[in-house]
Amino acid sequence: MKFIEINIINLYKKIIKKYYNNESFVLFKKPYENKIYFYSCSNNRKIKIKENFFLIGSFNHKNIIKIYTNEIYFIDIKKIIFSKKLITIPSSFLDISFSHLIYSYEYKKLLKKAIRFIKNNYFKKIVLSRIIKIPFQNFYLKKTFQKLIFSYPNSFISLWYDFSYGFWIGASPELLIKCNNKKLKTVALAGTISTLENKNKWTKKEIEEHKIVIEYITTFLKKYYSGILSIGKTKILNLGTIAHLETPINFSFFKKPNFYEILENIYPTPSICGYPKKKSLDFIQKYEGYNRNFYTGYFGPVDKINMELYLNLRCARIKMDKKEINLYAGSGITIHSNVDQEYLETENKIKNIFSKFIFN
Ligand SMILES: C=C(O[C@H]1C=CC=C(C(=O)O)[C@@H]1O)C(=O)O
Repeated sequence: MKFIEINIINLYKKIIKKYYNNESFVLFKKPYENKIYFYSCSNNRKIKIKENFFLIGSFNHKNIIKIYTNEIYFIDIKKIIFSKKLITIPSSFLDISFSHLIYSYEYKKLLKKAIRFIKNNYFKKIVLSRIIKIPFQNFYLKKTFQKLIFSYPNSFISLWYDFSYGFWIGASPELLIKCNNKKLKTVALAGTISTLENKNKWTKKEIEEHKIVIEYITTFLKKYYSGILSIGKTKILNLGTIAHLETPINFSFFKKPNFYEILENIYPTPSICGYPKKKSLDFIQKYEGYNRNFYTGYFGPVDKINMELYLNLRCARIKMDKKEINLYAGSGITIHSNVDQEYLETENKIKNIFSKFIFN
């Protein structure tokens, strides 16, 4: 596979060409790296290198997109001169006004119902979510992408387009799996606080919901695979106005596993679905009341020996034709949850990403 460095002007030319040809593409930057990669499909080319692609899966597993690429282009972000204006522009969110975060009576009712189910021992944890639709006049995808890169160096920044599903943009803090040969890396990421209100005040609730994810992942690995498990120290991941608990988990397999089989079985984890899996998934499908689509799905680059997938969180779907942005956020509900606080958590997560979106 060829890696080709290009400059930003040529990259934008390529993107525009792809878009007008209705061809899929993705731009992404991995956490803590300085490169933006560009994968794109070509409708014309008959020979596709089947081993290199960007995989995108929806939450319900029904929609799978593979962006096969014959060349991988990249740009070095150290060579991009970000405009000062972009960095210092105050949050567009302030202009858009809080009125868009419509009070959702229905969502609070759903949270209450989930807590009732937990109290009746139906499940231990469930991650519920909601969608917010915001109309726009002028939305700047390019500047927003750059702003996300600049604002969240510890996240997986992505912008992808597919003719059937439109544009999706986001800054996800959560690695699902990174597999290479006999090694697997993952994280348990769950438990959120607002850094504006509670400076490092982690309660029983966040610690509990985080523990459920660690237990789920480690039990899964030990049950199905032989190898050496190592659980790292729990850290705090800061993302602007919110912070999460994050625990790295590594596994060395004695025998090279099938990565697709791992994906199939580990997903969806209790950081986006719940525990036990089947019961929480059924509840989501029955009561959440909207289609999550690619939100809480997974995505990332795959080749012959590597699979590096992230969960699609802190993301938005941009409907260019309708001039509407769909934003998504959820939170983990446990026995210790408080309805108003869970509601506020989804609001904070939405504000956190939306505040980086650039309009007029
Ligand atoms: C489901 C989301 O977050 C998950 C990932 C990290 C922390 C979470 C939490 O604290 O609830 C969620 O499990 C979301 O951001 O929409």
